[in-house]
Amino acid sequence: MITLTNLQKTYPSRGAGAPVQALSDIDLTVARGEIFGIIGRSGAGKSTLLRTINLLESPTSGSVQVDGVEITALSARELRDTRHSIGMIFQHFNLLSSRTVFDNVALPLELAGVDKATIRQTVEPLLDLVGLADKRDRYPAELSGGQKQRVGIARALASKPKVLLSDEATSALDPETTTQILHLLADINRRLGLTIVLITHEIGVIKEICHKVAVMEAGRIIEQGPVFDIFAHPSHPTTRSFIDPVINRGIPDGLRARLSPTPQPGSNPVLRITFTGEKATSPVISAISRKLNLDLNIWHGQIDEIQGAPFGTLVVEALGDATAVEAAISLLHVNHLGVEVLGHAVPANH
Ligand SMILES: Nc1ncnc2c1ncn2[C@@H]1O[C@H](COP(=O)(O)OP(=O)(O)OP(=O)(O)O)[C@@H](O)[C@H]1O
Repeated sequence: MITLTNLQKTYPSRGAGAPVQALSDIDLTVARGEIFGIIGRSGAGKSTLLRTINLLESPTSGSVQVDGVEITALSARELRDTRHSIGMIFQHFNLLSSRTVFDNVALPLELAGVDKATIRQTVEPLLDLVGLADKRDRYPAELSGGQKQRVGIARALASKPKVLLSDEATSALDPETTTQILHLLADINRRLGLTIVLITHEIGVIKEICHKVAVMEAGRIIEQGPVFDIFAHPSHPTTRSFIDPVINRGIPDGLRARLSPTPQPGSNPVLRITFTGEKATSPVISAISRKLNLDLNIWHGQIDEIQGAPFGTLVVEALGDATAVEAAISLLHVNHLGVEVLGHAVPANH
């Protein structure tokens, strides 16, 4: 549905400042009906990237295809038409304070010259969809943040877009309202088959509703793929720093102090075992422990759920001779469990 190829964006220098390379070598494909999340810290280039998809920002070079159309090659008029098929929602909602809820949602249709009866037939079901039918004649000042974002979503859907771009749409909302808005977006994605591209700096947003994720840093995509795979096996340190707080792959500080990077007299290896999908619920680990007569002292464990699939992490100290530990590691691999040696546990009184 959306293909960005070799995209570059340089903002020209302001005054004496140097030009800013905001996007470098961006290649990204969003499939139809997918919720694709882009995460990165402030200044990573997320907004610039999102805004190239509807050409609010033109790339310095590279290609932007939406639904098979190269939009960088369109005339101003063709671009206006194409933009109707790309809705957008914003962090600060961007509602008109002098218009009621109904009239805010109706605005894009009025601007497109749609007749009143059709506007009514379009807007009313949308207000139902976002749960605001009873607020149709209220003004934005009378609404909560979550309700304002519902108006923003209904307005973005009014021109029946194929793609919805979400620019930090939940960043101004409290956690509970954030969850409600994310569930609404997921519901709209399912019901209407709408492709959604969202940017966020909150990993919880990615975990909650996205199918795919791209992680950005300094204008580049440093890692991308299905959310489950990236959460299960993050390969870049920045990705890990986003994921660790929500997946808690870590170990308690007191135990971390006992970890040495190299074996010490009397130390035991500490393994982080990750198991995904159906393996998360099968008793592979106890079977290996029995088979090899290897005691596993559990330091930390957690089972989480990402995109409806179980994902578990277990940190264990392996109390056995080196051969048994080696054999356990290969058996874990054979059983398609992730395993890494975090270090060597020095005895507590060492
Ligand atoms: N209009 C502009 N002119 C010059 N530089 C810009 C412009 N807009 C953005 N930048 C710069 O480009 C880089 C990427 O900015 P961008 O807003 O895309 O990042 P972001 O990841 O969305 O950040 P945030 O989360 O803070 O919005 C930053 O260094 C920013 O200062």
